[in-house]
Amino acid sequence: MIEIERVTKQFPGHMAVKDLSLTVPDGKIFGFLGPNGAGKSTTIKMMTGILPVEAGRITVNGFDITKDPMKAKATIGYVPDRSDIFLRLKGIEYLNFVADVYGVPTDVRRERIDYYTKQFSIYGALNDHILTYSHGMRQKIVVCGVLLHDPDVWILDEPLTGLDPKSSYTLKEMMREHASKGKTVFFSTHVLEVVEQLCDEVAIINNGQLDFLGNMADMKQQFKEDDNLEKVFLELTQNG
Ligand SMILES: Nc1ncnc2c1ncn2[C@@H]1O[C@H](COP(=O)(O)OP(=O)(O)OP(=O)(O)O)[C@@H](O)[C@H]1O
Repeated sequence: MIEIERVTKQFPGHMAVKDLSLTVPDGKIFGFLGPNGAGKSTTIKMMTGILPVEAGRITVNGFDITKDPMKAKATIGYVPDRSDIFLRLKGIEYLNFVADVYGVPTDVRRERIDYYTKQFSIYGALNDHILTYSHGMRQKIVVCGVLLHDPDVWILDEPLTGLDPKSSYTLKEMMREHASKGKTVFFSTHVLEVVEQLCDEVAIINNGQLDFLGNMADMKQQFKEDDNLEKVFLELTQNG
């Protein structure tokens, strides 16, 4: 479970997140939807401890990300929106590095690396440098790295962007399976269709503020009734 309580983020001259509160329950796929620049990545960076929480409080599985960052982070698997990391490493070196950081035993890591890289069709590229990978392949190696230590809480920033249809399907199935085990799956997107396909619950953020929180049926109803949300809906469908 993730609890965000009255969180605000002010950049010089710009308020990116304003007094945001929401609870991400276990056992559900939770979509964080909003147009470009809405504040999704900024919120996620605070949830994962990359940006400091200056006002408000965030807890992940009961651990305060500010006061207890190591315990909170140990439960998180985070896929950032950009996957241009460790470009000089080979795919296998990157995965072994991640496994070392999280203390994944050798036999378990070997089995998981084989399994996940085959699922995402990058097994054959593990001995190539990440620099030579396409955007989609970089995204996939990061996802494999996240899955290696079997984290309870998945926080995925635009995880499907750049994935081919088969890998996108595979990741969506994995998200469903993880949620069905009673674990936490939180992901951001600016594509309304993805949320409609996948989510049990959705939060809509716009201009740094929460515009909607609820299930899919409620969301569709509110789009019809609320002028402000209707504008967000139009923006999302145009961008999608
Ligand atoms: N380091 C920063 N300094 C100043 N402003 C920033 C910084 N990072 C983000 N912003 C601004 O904060 C706002 C929210 O950005 P954020 O990246 O959180 O949006 P987003 O919803 O993830 O958008 P996208 O879908 O385009 O990734 C934007 O107006 C952005 O320009």
